[in-house]
Amino acid sequence: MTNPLYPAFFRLDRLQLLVVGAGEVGEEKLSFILKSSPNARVVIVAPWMGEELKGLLDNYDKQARTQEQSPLDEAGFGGDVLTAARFTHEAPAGEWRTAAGGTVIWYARRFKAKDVEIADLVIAATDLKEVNLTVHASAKAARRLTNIADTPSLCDFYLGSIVTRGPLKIAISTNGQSPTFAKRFRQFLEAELPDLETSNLLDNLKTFRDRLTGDFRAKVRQLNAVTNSLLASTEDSNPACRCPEGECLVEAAANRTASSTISAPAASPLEGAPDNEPER
Ligand SMILES: C[C@@]1(CC(=O)O)c2cc3[nH]c(cc4nc(cc5[nH]c(cc(n2)[C@H]1CCC(=O)O)[C@@](C)(CC(=O)O)[C@@H]5CCC(=O)O)C(CC(=O)O)=C4CCC(=O)O)c(CCC(=O)O)c3CC(=O)O
Ligand SMILES: NC(=O)C1=CN([C@@H]2O[C@H](COP(=O)(O)OP(=O)(O)OC[C@H]3O[C@@H](n4cnc5c(N)ncnc54)[C@H](O)[C@@H]3O)[C@@H](O)[C@H]2O)C=CC1
Repeated sequence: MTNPLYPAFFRLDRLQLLVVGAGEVGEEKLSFILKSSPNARVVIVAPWMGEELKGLLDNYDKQARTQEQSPLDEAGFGGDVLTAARFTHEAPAGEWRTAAGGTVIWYARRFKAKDVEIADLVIAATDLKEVNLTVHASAKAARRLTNIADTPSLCDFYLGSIVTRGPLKIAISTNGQSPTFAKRFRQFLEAELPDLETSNLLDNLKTFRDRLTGDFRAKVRQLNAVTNSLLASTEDSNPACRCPEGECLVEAAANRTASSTISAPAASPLEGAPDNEPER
């Protein structure tokens, strides 16, 4: 079977999401969306909302009220928070904020075709096939990107399992074949990638990258050289070697990169490094 899916990483603070349905599946989809993108702007349309989803949104809102609203750091976006879209002539049944600047607004009623107009991305997660099909027809007529949770063949995009480690974001899809495998593989990667060390490694690499001077090719060469050890450690198939001296792979790499970062002179830190072609 071929797998022509093309992954992309959306900025949900800049796009407006419409979720139709707020039961079990709506909760599952929104919990992962907000976990990964707590700055998302979401409108929900559903006659009723499940207690679990309400609880989740209440928790986000409570945090937003108790924590200082922190515009996210430079890589986490912040600053120009866009206003959440809403149906201006209707009173929402609920409205929640997140500490990261996200907004979720719920309208307690059935879906109407015009609802898709406020959205860039539309997710249909009701338990009624005919409603999901109506959402699909309306969204596609308006050329919105559409996910119909119970009908993969109608999806413009699939939601994936997501691993976040600081600036690193890994999205996993099985081309719709086994969401459970995607979930298990996420859990495997989460266990393999220690949060702090992975974040440190990437922060160190950014510092190193910011310090590089010279032309593009020279920068690529130096970055390839300093990250070479990451691959070198995985080349040995003996699992014991993936954790040299009791450290895990990423932890060891983070330490090595930290020392390179500190010792790297501004101009050419790795003279004599292999003159690799840029790896794209
Ligand atoms: C096509 C897709 C469309 C979409 O939803 O975007 C889709 C479709 C369907 N899922 C179904 C079932 C389940 N989905 C999950 C879980 C997840 N499903 C997710 C994504 C996707 N699910 C997209 C493809 C992703 C890919 O390419 O791999 C994840 C990754 C992301 C997310 O939901 O945010 C999230 C894991 C998040 C995590 O934990 O990390 C579980 C497991 C569980 O809940 O524990 C089950 C039950 C067990 C099972 O069936 O495997 C059914 C049958 C419904 C029925 O039988 O009635 C359909 C419809 C069909 O297949 O026809
Ligand atoms: N993609 C996935 O990951 C999965 C998909 N599914 C499929 O998703 C479907 C949804 O199931 P559940 O969430 O468990 O149902 P549910 O009964 O828990 O929730 C249904 C939701 O749809 C809303 N709804 C009903 N009519 C509506 C209308 N006219 N307009 C707007 N909202 C409306 C209800 O208010 C409720 O919020 C099922 O068909 C199931 O096969 C199930 C599991 C996983």
